[in-house]
Amino acid sequence: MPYTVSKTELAGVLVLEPKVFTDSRGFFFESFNQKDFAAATGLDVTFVQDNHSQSSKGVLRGLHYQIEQPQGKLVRVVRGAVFDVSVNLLRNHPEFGRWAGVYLDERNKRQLWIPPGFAHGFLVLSDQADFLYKTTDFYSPQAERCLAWNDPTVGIDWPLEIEPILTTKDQNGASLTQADQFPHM
Ligand SMILES: Cc1cn([C@H]2C[C@H](O)[C@@H](COP(=O)(O)OP(=O)(O)O[C@H]3O[C@@H](C)C(=O)[C@@H](O)[C@H]3O)O2)c(=O)[nH]c1=O
Repeated sequence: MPYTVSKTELAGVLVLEPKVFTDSRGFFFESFNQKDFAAATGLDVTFVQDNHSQSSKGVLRGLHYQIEQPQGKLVRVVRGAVFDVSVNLLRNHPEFGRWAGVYLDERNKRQLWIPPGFAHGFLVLSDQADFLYKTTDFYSPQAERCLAWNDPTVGIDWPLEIEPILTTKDQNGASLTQADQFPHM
């Protein structure tokens, strides 16, 4: 199996580690293979968009989700290191409001699957980070919402050294009590 899959603290949020081939030239790995992804996760999803963001140290993006066209995301880091966080927003789910944090970096080549119905964000730990991700639905600015990165009820333990660098949108995220809730998918 080209991917090794492991669970996180949250049901449905999965870490995938690809098989990496190294030789004297460097390395090679399949960063995405639909058949292997389906076999490893048991999920039948179609990705429709690929995104790439670059951020400097201390930048925190998130926690984002879309109310319509909720997106499943397969995320990874190709340069640098981040602390990546998912928050369960599934109505009446025993894990509603709970979070999972995973370190992703260019060396471990971990990928994280975040299902639709979860808020997502990350903190950049390296000088620069290039963050790549696939999404199962299209970006919709009207549908996008932001859950506060520092909501006390969620209580994410970010590995912060200084105050994070945030957009105005991300400084004004909603509290968990105001956040939208998703039917189980
Ligand atoms: C996310 C996104 C943004 N944009 C545009 C809108 C805006 O002008 C510019 C920057 O957008 P943002 O500030 O929302 O980018 P960013 O804060 O990086 O947003 C992303 O954050 C992470 C945590 C996620 O989980 C993603 O789903 C996405 O919400 O890029 C697109 O054209 N397509 C997209 O898919």
